[in-house]
Amino acid sequence: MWRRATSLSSLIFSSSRRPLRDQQGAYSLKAWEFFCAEPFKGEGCLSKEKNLFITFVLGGPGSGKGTQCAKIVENFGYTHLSAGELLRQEIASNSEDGAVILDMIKEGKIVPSEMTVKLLKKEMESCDNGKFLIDGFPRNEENRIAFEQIIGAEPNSVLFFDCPEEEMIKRVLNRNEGRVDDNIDTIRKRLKVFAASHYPVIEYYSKKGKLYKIDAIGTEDEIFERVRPVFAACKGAH
Ligand SMILES: Nc1ncnc2c1ncn2[C@@H]1O[C@H](COP(=O)(O)OP(=O)(O)OP(=O)(O)O)[C@@H](O)[C@H]1O
Ligand SMILES: Nc1ccn([C@@H]2O[C@H](COP(=O)(O)O)[C@@H](O)[C@H]2O)c(=O)n1
Ligand SMILES: [Mg+2]
Repeated sequence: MWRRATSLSSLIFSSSRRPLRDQQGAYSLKAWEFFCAEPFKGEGCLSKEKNLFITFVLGGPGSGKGTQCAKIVENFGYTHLSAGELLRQEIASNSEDGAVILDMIKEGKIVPSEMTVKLLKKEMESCDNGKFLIDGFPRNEENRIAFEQIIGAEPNSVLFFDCPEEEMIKRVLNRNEGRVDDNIDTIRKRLKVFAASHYPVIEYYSKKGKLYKIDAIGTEDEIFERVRPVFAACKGAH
């Protein structure tokens, strides 16, 4: 089941911003319960130590994940963790893992999950905020399962920025941030990897009713107005 972000805009809030039970249809109540569900708390896991509220932010290369995450942080007080950015920082640290990661990023390949989740875990543990936007992760089923096992938590919601390939290519080629993977050869490889690996992840969260598919075509502000209702629904609950 794909959730459409815009359908949440019909939620009616009381002064405490809780949806009014008697004015809501079953759908809205379900949305509220889902957003505000207690985080998963397994033995010895990060979520046992602090209340976590996690949103995974997915989409192809250049679909606008980082751009929209910055707006969500500004408006809703999340901590943004970009898996790609953490991997690039690891490269810059000249660690042993960094050398392996660089080779994989140049080829547009997915780094072994253990390395990526280790970096995410370190950031999550050192952060006072429990509200995380995890951008560019999970890229495949291996990433997803490793996160569940190592962090001991599931996302509360998942955003998927749906963008046509030609638009993603155009955006990445115009990005101009000096990334080693922002060239046409690597972009084509990244798009192939994305096409081959993202679907099972999307499908998994869709079946769990956690997926919000966002049309990623339009201006940055137009897209954010599609994202806003997803987060506005639970503002004040944390
Ligand atoms: N709606 C938009 N319209 C046009 N350009 C955009 C839009 N959103 C973002 N951009 C630009 O497109 C480029 C890619 O955006 P962004 O870095 O947010 O994508 P991303 O999904 O994080 O990509 P990656 O997976 O490669 O990190 C950036 O230069 C950004 O400024
Ligand atoms: N879960 C992930 C995320 C990223 N990578 C590698 O980093 C590259 C850049 O990622 P962006 O999200 O910043 O586009 C990506 O192409 C992968 O090589 C990864 O392995 N696993
Ligand atoms: Mg990005």
